[in-house]
Amino acid sequence: MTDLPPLALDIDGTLTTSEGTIDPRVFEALPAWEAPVVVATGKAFPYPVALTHFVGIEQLVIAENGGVVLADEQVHYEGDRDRAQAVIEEFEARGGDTGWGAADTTNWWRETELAVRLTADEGLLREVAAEYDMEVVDTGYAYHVKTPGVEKGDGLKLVASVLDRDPAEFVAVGDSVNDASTFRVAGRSFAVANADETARETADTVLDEGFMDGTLTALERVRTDF
Ligand SMILES: O=C(O)COP(=O)(O)O
Ligand SMILES: [Mg+2]
Repeated sequence: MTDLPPLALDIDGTLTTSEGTIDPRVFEALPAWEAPVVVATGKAFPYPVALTHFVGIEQLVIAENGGVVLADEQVHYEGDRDRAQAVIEEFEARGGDTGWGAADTTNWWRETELAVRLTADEGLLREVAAEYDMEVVDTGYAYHVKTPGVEKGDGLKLVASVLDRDPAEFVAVGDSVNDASTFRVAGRSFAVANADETARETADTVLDEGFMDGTLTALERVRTDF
């Protein structure tokens, strides 16, 4: 029997319930995995960091879609937050509304990109972002205004190199377009049943089970093969 492979797991849609809460089985399954577990998310840095703390696993984090990466006590940044901010200001100047409340905890700690609520005017947001050569990614949970080329997959390459691993050793599980780059970098990839079209097309395997049921199925399959 060989060692289990390291994992790269998305949060929203992958470790959550359909209501968007963390599935309680995360608290058993992740610490029980006898290999590194990287949490790779579009959310701001504190969210995955807090998750690793409360779940009780090592701080191996890809946040902001690859904009912020933490491994072995080193933090790396990619992406132009000021440019994302300029997009948001212009979007608002043209009547757009980011849709968050006054205490915007979605963006409060963001360092490399900004997020806009799905209720916002997508056409206007895309129009303004294009004028600033910025990208808008719809994860199904938010629109992310980000620097083109900054992706979770490159974050995974970075984490792999810090851990002295080959990125192809990783098994990735995710649900959305922002996981496609992770799927391409990892050696094996699973899209949960609730995944969007891009994730489904890019993953090696599309699971019949959604959300954490899907993730647990993927982990069982990987464990059985090792
Ligand atoms: O931040 C989002 O929009 C989605 O987050 P996720 O990458 O953990 O699914
Ligand atoms: Mg997701």
